[in-house]
Amino acid sequence: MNLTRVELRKHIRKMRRALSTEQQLTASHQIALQVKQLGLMNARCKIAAFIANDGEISPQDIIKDAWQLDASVYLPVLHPFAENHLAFFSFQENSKMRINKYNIPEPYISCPTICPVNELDLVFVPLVAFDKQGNRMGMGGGYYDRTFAQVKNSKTRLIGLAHDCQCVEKLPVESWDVPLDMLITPSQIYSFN
Ligand SMILES: Nc1nc2c(c(=O)[nH]1)N(C=O)[C@@H](CNc1ccc(C(=O)N[C@@H](CCC(=O)O)C(=O)O)cc1)CN2
Ligand SMILES: Nc1ncnc2c1ncn2[C@@H]1O[C@H](COP(=O)(O)OP(=O)(O)OP(=O)(O)O)[C@@H](O)[C@H]1O
Repeated sequence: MNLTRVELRKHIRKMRRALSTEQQLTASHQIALQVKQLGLMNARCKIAAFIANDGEISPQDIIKDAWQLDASVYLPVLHPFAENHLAFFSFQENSKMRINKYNIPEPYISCPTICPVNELDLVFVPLVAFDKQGNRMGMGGGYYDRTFAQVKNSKTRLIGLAHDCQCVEKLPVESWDVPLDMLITPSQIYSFN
C-alpha cells in the first residue's frame, strides 16, 4: 500500500465522519428509497448488509425494508478461523450482538444462522472510496476482497453503498480488488458491466 492510498483513505474517512446526524439519517433514507425503486429485494432474497461505522452511510432503512418484505438479512462477522475473511450470520430484530475488535456490533456466531457466501443474493458493501468504473477502496483489511474472491462468478451481486462525497475520479486498481456490480449513493445509481 503506498502513501497515496493511505492519504486518500484518511481524507475521505474524515469527510464522511464530518456529516451531521441529520445528514446521515437523510442519506440512509434516500439509499433505501433507491433500493426500493430498483426492486432489488423480495421474500426469497438473502441479503448481506452492515452496521455503519466511522461515518459510513447506514443501511439501517434498507434492513428494515428487507425485514418488512420477509427477506433474510445477514451481517459480516470477522471470521473466527480464516484470517481477514468474513462470515455472514443472520440478523433479526432480536438478535443478540457482540462488539468486535473494531468496535463494530456483530451477531453471535452459531452454526444454524450462518449463510454460505455463495448463497447470498445481494451484498451491500461498505467502502471508503469508489470510482465510476466500479472500483472500491475499503478500510484496508482486505476482508471483502478475500471473502468474495471465490464467488465473483456466482449469482451474488455486490452493491456498494456510499455518500456522494466518497466518489473519486479514478482509484488505483490492485490485482486482488473484487469489482462492484452496482453502487448506490443518495443521489445516484451506477451499474457496472
Ligand atoms: N461497517 C463495517 N463493517 C465491517 C467492515 C467495514 O468496512 N464497515 N469491514 C470491511 O472490511 C470489516 C471490518 N473491517 C475494518 C477494518 C478496519 C477498521 C478500523 O476502524 N480500523 C481502525 C483501527 C482500529 C483498531 O485496530 O483499533 C483504523 O484504521 O483507524 C474497521 C473495520 C467487517 N465489518
Ligand atoms: N484475495 C486476496 N488474497 C490475499 N490477499 C489479499 C486478497 N485481497 C486483499 N488482500 C490483501 O489485503 C490487504 C488490504 O487490501 P485492500 O487495501 O484492497 O483492502 P480494502 O478493500 O480496503 O479492505 P476491506 O475489503 O476490508 O474493506 C492488501 O495488502 C492485500 O494484499
